[in-house]
Amino acid sequence: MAAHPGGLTAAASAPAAPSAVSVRKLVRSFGTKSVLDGVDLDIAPGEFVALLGPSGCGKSTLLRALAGLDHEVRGGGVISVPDRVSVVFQDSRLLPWDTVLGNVTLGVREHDADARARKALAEVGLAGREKAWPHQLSGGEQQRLALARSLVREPQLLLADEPFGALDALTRIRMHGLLQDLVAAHRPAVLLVTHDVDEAIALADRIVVLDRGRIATVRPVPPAIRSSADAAGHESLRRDLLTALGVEAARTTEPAAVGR
Ligand SMILES: Nc1ncnc2c1ncn2[C@@H]1O[C@H](COP(=O)(O)OP(=O)(O)OP(=O)(O)O)[C@@H](O)[C@H]1O
Repeated sequence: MAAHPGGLTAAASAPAAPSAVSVRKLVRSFGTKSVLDGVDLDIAPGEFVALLGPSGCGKSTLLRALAGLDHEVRGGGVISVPDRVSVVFQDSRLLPWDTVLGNVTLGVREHDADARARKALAEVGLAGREKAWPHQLSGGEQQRLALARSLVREPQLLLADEPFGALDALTRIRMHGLLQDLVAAHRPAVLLVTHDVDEAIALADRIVVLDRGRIATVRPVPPAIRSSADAAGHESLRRDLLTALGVEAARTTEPAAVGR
C-alpha cells in the first residue's frame, strides 16, 4: 500500500452493517515515526466505546483523525464518520470573551439556537448561569458547559478526549452520571479516550485497548459488569484490562489509571 503524502494511509471497504464510524487499516506516521499502524475500528450508532492505552500509543491521534482535525485523513476519504461530530477535550476550550449562553449558541445556525442552548444548559445543570462568564465557573462546571456546547448540535458522534482528566475524583463521578444521562437522552455514538480503567468499565459498551498504534484487545462490557451487579465479572474484566495495559496484577488495588 502506498503511503499517503502526509504519512497516512487507510484501506478496505466499509462494513455491510451501518456504522457510525468505520476505520480500516488506518496508518499514521509523523516523519519516520509510526503512530497508528493499521487500526480497524467500527462504532455502531448509539454505541459507547472507550479507548484505553498507555501514554503515547496513539489515542489522541486516532480521535483527531475521526474529528476531522487531521486533514490528511479527510483528504484520503477512507474513513466513514457521521456528518454531525462533536469533540470534548480535557481543557474545556471555552471562549473567555463570551458568556455561558454565547459559548453554547456559537456556531448553531438554526433559528431557535437560543432556545436550544438554554435547553442544553438546563440538561447539564447550568440553568440560571447563562449570563456568567466562563472564568466564573468551576472546572466541573466548565466541562458541563463544554458538554452542553457539544450536545446542542445533536451530534451523531461524540468524541471525548479525557474530558474528566483534570477533575477531582468526586466531580468525576458526578460527571460520569451526567454523561450517562446525556448519552441516554441523545443517543450519539461515543468514543471516549481515557487512562482510567474504572471510568471505561463504568461508561462503555465496549472497551478497545490500543498498544503502540495497534488494537491489542477488544472487550464488551455487559450491563451487569458496568453496574457492578456482577462484582466478580467486574473485577475479572478490570484485571484483564490492566494486564492488557501492562500493569502488574499486584497494583490492581490501586486507582486504575494508566500511562501517567
Ligand atoms: N503533530 C505531531 N507531530 C509529531 N508527532 C506527533 C504529533 N502528534 C502526535 N505525535 C506523536 O504521536 C505519538 C502518539 O501521540 P498521541 O497524542 O496520539 O498519544 P496518546 O495515546 O493520546 O497519549 P496520551 O495518553 O499521553 O495523551 C506520540 O509519540 C506523539 O509525540
